[in-house]
Amino acid sequence: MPRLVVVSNRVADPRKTAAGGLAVALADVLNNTGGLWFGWSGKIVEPSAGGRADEGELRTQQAGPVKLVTLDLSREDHDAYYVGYSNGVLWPVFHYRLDLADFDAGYIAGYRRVNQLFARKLQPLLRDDDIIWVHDYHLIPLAAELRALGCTQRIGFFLHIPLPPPLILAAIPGHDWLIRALFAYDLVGFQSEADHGHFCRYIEAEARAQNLGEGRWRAFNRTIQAGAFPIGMDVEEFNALASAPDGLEMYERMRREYSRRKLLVGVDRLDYSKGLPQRLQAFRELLQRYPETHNSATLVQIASPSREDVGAYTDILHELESLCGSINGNYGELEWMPVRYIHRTVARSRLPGLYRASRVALVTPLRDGMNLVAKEFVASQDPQDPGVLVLSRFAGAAEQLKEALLVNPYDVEATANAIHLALQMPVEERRARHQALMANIREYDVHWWCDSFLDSLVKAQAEETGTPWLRL
Ligand SMILES: O=P(O)(O)OC[C@H]1O[C@H](O[C@H]2O[C@H](CO)[C@@H](O)[C@H](O)[C@H]2O)[C@H](O)[C@@H](O)[C@@H]1O
Ligand SMILES: O=c1ccn([C@@H]2O[C@H](COP(=O)(O)OP(=O)(O)O)[C@@H](O)[C@H]2O)c(=O)[nH]1
Repeated sequence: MPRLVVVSNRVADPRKTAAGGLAVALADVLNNTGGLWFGWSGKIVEPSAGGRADEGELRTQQAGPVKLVTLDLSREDHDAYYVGYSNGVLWPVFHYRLDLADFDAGYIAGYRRVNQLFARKLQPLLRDDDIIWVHDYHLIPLAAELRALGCTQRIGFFLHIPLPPPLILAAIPGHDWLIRALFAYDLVGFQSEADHGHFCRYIEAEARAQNLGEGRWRAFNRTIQAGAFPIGMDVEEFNALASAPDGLEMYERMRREYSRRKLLVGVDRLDYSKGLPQRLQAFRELLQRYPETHNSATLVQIASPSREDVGAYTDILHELESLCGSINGNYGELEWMPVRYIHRTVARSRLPGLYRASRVALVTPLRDGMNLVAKEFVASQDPQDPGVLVLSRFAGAAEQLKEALLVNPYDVEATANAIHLALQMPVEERRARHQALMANIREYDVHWWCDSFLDSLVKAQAEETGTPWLRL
């Protein structure tokens, strides 16, 4: 059996819980398959007086069936690769936010340097028959760097975030270099058919790629396979969390506390892509339009701290604090606060109880690769008395979860009306929608995601095996 080698910027101990869908999903996958997980340790090393930082030293740890191998980054590399290029250029542009992109020409060198460092450190650890699965926008050129070092293993890439239409992508200086780097992989996977469609249009128009049919493309002297592989959740693992003491305790506590009120819930990293200000505006509109919601609806919004060293994230924090304050100030009463805003990461073990006690989940990103919270909320519900998912049509999850109440998060009034509909929805309709959603979540779970991606990767035959990769 070939060994699975997963490479991602963020690495988490699969025996512990983490915030962020990528770490959660990969931990689920690797707990099942075993293998090696390689990435950044999350630590930054400062240079010693006058010298260079001691980056790149590998740390190895066995975590159940998974060998974790991580390396530290120097401050300079971290700032250019993670804060600068990954989260200051690629993240905003891929989420359609050209206005927030910081096209500082210096970032790309750090991005390349760290990808080269990853390749140099990983290559000696590899076996000839390994299957290598690289994740996300931080590591787009990794396969090209590995190929340049002579690696001939099968390498797949999965993009966890959206891929925008060609003309938005083309705004990135060096976009052609970036997309060319994807041709060093054997398989390139996206979250949705929409993202996959954007990729096909881009490579046809900008790279003159030849469409060989059945998802195969030829350009830059290479043949690759591309397709949509929507990520799923581990339903069984989540159910086990729900019935563990932490999960049950949370459920009972929330039910007791909100026995007289309907609970609405939002769980997100504090990220401008998640549409949090628009969501709070919609909630304020609900209170304004439907006075019967006063004293009877409470929104618990968890916003877990994220990427606080990127400027745009500080702005959103202030905007959100001020919105919550003004809603509570204007509508709150001595015995009722409309919004409970929690700027902290809540342990994953407590989320199923919180979801189950809630009548409505607000998952209203302006853009999102997938959004696993939407799936987790549905999976946590009591099938006899389930809550309602209000879901942005711009989340990858909306391609699959069609029985949710789909909204345009930019349309604050329509979103407020949808929330009202959700609060009023009769139990028969809630059950029917939940049943259909649950069938989809079960069928396309994290095991389906992993198996279908890896099956396609194994089948993706690089036609011209042995052709040298032309350096970037
Ligand atoms: O690692 P961070 O910078 O702290 O950020 C956390 C993760 O955020 C993004 O998650 C995405 O992946 C999810 C699972 O596929 C998906 O549901 C969600 O829509 C995406 O936003 C990011 O892509 C990861 O690399 C980060 O680790
Ligand atoms: O306080 C929090 C916030 C989020 N999460 C988890 O982090 C993941 C978020 O993934 P999602 O795909 O929704 O968005 P991302 O943060 O990856 O963009 C989900 O599994 C959540 O359960 C968590 O455990 N605690």
